[in-house]
Amino acid sequence: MTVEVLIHRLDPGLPVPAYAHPGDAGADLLAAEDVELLPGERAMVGTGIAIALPDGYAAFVHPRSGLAVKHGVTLVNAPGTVDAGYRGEIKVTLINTDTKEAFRLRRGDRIAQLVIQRVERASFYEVDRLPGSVRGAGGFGSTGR
Ligand SMILES: O=c1ccn([C@H]2C[C@H](O)[C@@H](COP(=O)(O)OP(=O)(O)OP(=O)(O)O)O2)c(=O)[nH]1
Ligand SMILES: [Mg+2]
Repeated sequence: MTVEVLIHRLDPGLPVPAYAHPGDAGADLLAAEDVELLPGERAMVGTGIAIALPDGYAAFVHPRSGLAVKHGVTLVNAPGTVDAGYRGEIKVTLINTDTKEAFRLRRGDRIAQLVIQRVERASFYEVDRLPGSVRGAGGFGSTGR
């Protein structure tokens, strides 16, 4: 099942995002600029694209596991949420968690991946007391390690 997403290239010198393999959930997002991330540094990196999603969908910017494992480079806000009504440039909030090595990325490098998903919107009904549950208020490690 595919959903049609309108895409506008703010930077026509870069290809549109693509799925690397059939069945991939994420289409790779490219860096529109050269950036050097010093150890511990973060940066908001442009992708050169803007999209229009149908109502009822959102796009989520996820890290690439290869960058995370090999270089300690991930997203500050993983996953980033792109709202259906957002028409600006999709940006990627990279952070270099490595304590020693700088990370250099070049324009055109694949820096993150965009996952398109259906999303529900809720109607919030305020009540004085919530229905009971087995978990109750236990969380944050309440089940042990
Ligand atoms: O990784 C991201 C996260 C967000 N956005 C864009 C699309 C999204 O629709 C908009 C707002 O994102 P969000 O709601 O997460 O940020 P906010 O801090 O709540 O800003 P706002 O007050 O504009 O909603 O920023 C990106 O391009 N990349
Ligand atoms: Mg917001």
